[in-house]
Amino acid sequence: MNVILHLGLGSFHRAHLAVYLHELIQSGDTGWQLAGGNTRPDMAETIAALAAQGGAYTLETISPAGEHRYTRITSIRQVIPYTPDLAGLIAQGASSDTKIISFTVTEAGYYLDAQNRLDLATFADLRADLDAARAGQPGSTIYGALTALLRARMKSGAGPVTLLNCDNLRHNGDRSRGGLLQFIELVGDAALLAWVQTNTTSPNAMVDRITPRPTPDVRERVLAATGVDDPAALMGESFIQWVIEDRFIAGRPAWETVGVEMVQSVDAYEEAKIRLLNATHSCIAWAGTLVGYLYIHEGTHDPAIRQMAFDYVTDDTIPVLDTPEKPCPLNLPQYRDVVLDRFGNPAIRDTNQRVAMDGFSKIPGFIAPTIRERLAAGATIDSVAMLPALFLAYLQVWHRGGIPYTYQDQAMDPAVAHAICDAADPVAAFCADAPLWGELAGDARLVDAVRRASARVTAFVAAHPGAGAR
Ligand SMILES: NC(=O)c1ccc[n+]([C@@H]2O[C@H](COP(=O)([O-])OP(=O)(O)OC[C@H]3O[C@@H](n4cnc5c(N)ncnc54)[C@H](O)[C@@H]3O)[C@@H](O)[C@H]2O)c1
Ligand SMILES: OC[C@@H](O)C(O)[C@H](O)CO
Repeated sequence: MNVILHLGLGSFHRAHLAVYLHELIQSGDTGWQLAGGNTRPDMAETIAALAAQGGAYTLETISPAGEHRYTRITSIRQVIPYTPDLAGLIAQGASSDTKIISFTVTEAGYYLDAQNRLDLATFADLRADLDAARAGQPGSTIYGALTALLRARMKSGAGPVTLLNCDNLRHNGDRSRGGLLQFIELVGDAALLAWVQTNTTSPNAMVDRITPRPTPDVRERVLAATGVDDPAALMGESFIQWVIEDRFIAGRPAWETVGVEMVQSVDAYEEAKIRLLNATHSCIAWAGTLVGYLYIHEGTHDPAIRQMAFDYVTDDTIPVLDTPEKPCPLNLPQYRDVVLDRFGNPAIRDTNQRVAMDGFSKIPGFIAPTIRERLAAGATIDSVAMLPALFLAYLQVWHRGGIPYTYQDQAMDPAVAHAICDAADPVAAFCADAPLWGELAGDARLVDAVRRASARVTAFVAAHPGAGAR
């Protein structure tokens, strides 16, 4: 039996990779199965519920037309409980059955700066993992965990393995591989470094399916529809897409038979996804929160917010992704319209809280590249500048304690964020922040555009009925 070991048993993995593998198994191709667990002690209740159900759970999907479907997903055959020494994950990673180690640890879980270097100065958990790895111990970050797993695998002689990143990260395979190799180099384990370089591959992949955080009513609907009371039930949109570069060093499931697109280069797909979907999603979440909406579909149906999202994509993003020198193979206007339709599906009830999170990773990852490329082309950035201006306004509300939910941001240093908001000129302080902007930090063209956009954001908030109360 071939095993895919997945690190990060969050909602998305269970609505995406696990579903494609489930479909393959259902089609009669039973050569692969999943094992998985978390590298941190979170989601304890869900993990325990999954373990109690032998890894099975019910997925509810909802189409734009409102059609509900319920599927018992059974491709996860082993749920590995969290222990600080990661013993279960390491044992599975060192097994010759394991041919792929996949992971979803969020955009903020890679700790890379604008130059793709590990940002040790900012992230204490990365420094702690480095110390642990030097002492031969595993850690909780993806790098600390993979180093421990791959060290054990090298020793066990279990052979090559593919490292498959399933997070929304540009060049996700290449960049997480770069981070891992730097990490092992800093640990000073030359033998492991050489082994990983020769015995692993890291395909880039674009992943897509909106998967909200499961709420209690999902479990209730699943019970009503199937008769099964499933504490690990979850919900996602009916849309699903996965595009992967076909570079698997130790074999792979025949995923192409269940709709996965295996390609040479994922570049065009990931740029479209990150800029037209993820950045636009954040825009709608930040803007919606500012005027009192809780859900993504509410902001998507608000004409002013929809227009901001539409203009960002149309004016500033499509022109840098589809140029005469490098025509985009995808129909980007159509992609934009499909994305806005998906966001507008009221049955999904995806929260602004989930999508607004991690702005300090999403500005550099999803938004700054468009600003950089527009400026390099001598073009205006007024439409894209609305996104950082919305995030700054959002941050100012957070600073005053006015966000109606907990704002989660792994890459944010709260002291830095409060200082930006307290500055005499918050726009200048925000645009000078190097982790957000890299070499663009302090650029006068950025500051001017965000200042103009901030005035438009103020007018947008003021124009919304009831906004003054927030
Ligand atoms: N939910 C979606 O709609 C969706 C769609 C496409 C891609 N994704 C990708 O999947 C990621 C996870 O989304 P989710 O909905 O499963 O979230 P989730 O909160 O359900 O799960 C997050 C997972 O990441 C792990 N994790 C978080 N921070 C970590 C860190 N610093 N180091 C190690 N592990 C860490 C957690 O243990 C957990 O397993 C997203 O950030 C995104 O990159 C999500
Ligand atoms: O933009 C937020 C993401 O989690 C999004 O839901 C996902 O990337 C859709 O595939």
